[in-house]
Amino acid sequence: MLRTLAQAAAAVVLISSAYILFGFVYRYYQRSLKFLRGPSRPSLLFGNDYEMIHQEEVGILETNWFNEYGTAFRSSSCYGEDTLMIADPLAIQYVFHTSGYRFPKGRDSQQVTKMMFGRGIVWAEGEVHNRQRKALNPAFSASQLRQFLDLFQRSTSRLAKKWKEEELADARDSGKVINVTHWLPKITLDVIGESAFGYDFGALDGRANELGDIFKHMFADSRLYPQKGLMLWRAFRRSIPAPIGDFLCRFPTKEEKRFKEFSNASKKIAKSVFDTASQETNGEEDLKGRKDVLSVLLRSNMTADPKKTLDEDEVLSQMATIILAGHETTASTTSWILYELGKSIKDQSRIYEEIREMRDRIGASGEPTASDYDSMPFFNAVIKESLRLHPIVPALIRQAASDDVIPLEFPVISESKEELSQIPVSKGQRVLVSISVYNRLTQVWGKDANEWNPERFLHELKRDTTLGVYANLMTFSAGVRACIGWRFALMELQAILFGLIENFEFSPGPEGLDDIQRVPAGLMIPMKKDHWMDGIQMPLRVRVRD
Ligand code: HEM
Repeated sequence: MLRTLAQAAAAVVLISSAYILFGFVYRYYQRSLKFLRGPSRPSLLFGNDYEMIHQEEVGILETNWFNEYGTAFRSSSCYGEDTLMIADPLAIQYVFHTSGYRFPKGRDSQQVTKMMFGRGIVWAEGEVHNRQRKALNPAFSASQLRQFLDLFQRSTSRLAKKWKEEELADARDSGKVINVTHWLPKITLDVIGESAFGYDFGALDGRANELGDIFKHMFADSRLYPQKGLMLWRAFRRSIPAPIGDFLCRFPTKEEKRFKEFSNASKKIAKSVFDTASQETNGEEDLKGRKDVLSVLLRSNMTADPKKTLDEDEVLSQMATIILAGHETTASTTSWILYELGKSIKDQSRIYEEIREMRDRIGASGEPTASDYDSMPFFNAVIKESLRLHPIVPALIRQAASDDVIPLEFPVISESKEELSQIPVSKGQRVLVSISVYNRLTQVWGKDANEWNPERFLHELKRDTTLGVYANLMTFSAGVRACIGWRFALMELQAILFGLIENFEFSPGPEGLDDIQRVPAGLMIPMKKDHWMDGIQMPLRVRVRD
């Protein structure tokens, strides 16, 4: 028996090695992007992947390459595979808007998202994605979201009260350094729980919850600076036939077990919420006119219409997805807004002036409406500029579903010194879309694209190519699978920012903010240089306004 097992194991190792070697040689000679320029590969096995994934801050290396080779170039990935890197507006528009589902997500992204969320909207492709998105869309309409404004405002007031009573009780005048990333995910988690599912996580009140513990350091523990073996394993898994690669995902690595833990814990909560709601609902009639996330999911689960139905596993997967996508993202973005305002006291005062004017208009006990927020020009310019400079999803990977030709707005020079205004790609070609580089392209945003300058959003910028769902940014992605929650996020950002700046002044602590880094851990997370073990960090001096 043991001998048979050993023989089987040896056969698996032998076949895998032969497969890798064959793939390696085949890919090297069949490289489809040979005609494009790009950085030399420092390692035959890892290509440029290792240096890219292990860089200290998001996007530094890519930015240098984009500066050298233009807005589209070739880089090398593990096992000799070529990746097309793009930040060109027309190319991005083509891949995300024009092509619909012709550039699905990379296999590795899909494998990881399935581990985290199951068969939900982030994982699904094509027809399945279309059906799931149609089911969820009504819960994210502008009119539906306006109903949550009061919740966003109440939650911000609770946070402000906590800071005043707990953190700043003895330091009202001098202020105190607070790690804002400790608090912000608590408020956004409570908000997403209540708004989407009528569920109280009690995070702000410090109630112990399994999810809070899992979230803590989840991305840093599982995605930050993977070991070489893990990188090779992931690249191998994505390059073998899908059924085998997907089967291998049943044996997650140590790092991926964190994702599984999240998936199990969030689906456990989702199941209890969903079961209770199902028992309390008497058929579809009961849900008429209700468009909150839980109601639309219940309705999709009950309907017999095959174009709209979601099975129970799909429903629980959407709930797990929305819990994570709906809170960590907004919390991180808020911390980057406060970081920028902490560095620019002048801009903070300018926002505060706008807030005071609004307060004078609505009265001491009033709360701004959605259009009140939208009517504050500099306030919104600050949000846009933060989203531009700090896209928390810094890159997206896509794969051509068929042979295709990607057009370019800014032609690039090929290896043979020809000017190229389009790039032919073969089926299966990996395409990395650098959001962080596009958002800072000088051709699009002007010479000061790398600088903090909210003013740029106060003037109408003329563009040849429009992109994305908001402010011509790629931060919420674009096209058929752009962020479904972007309006929700925006309104929540507005309410939190208004409430916090009205009550507090933010500035750098004694150690300054120069050590805060934009660490590449799947999501772009703020950490302190040489203190990564402390997890996500954004320490700011917070002082109660007089
Ligand atoms: C500042 C906050 C946010 C940012 C920057 C952001 C960014 C993004 C990006 C870049 C994607 C595309 C991911 C991909 O294609 O792999 C995405 C997708 C998604 N986001 Fe957001 N997001 C934010 C807030 C939210 C919120 C508040 C929710 C829910 C309440 C949400 C729910 C989703 C969902 C469900 C998807 C998948 C959409 C699909 O594939 O059709 N996001 N988001």
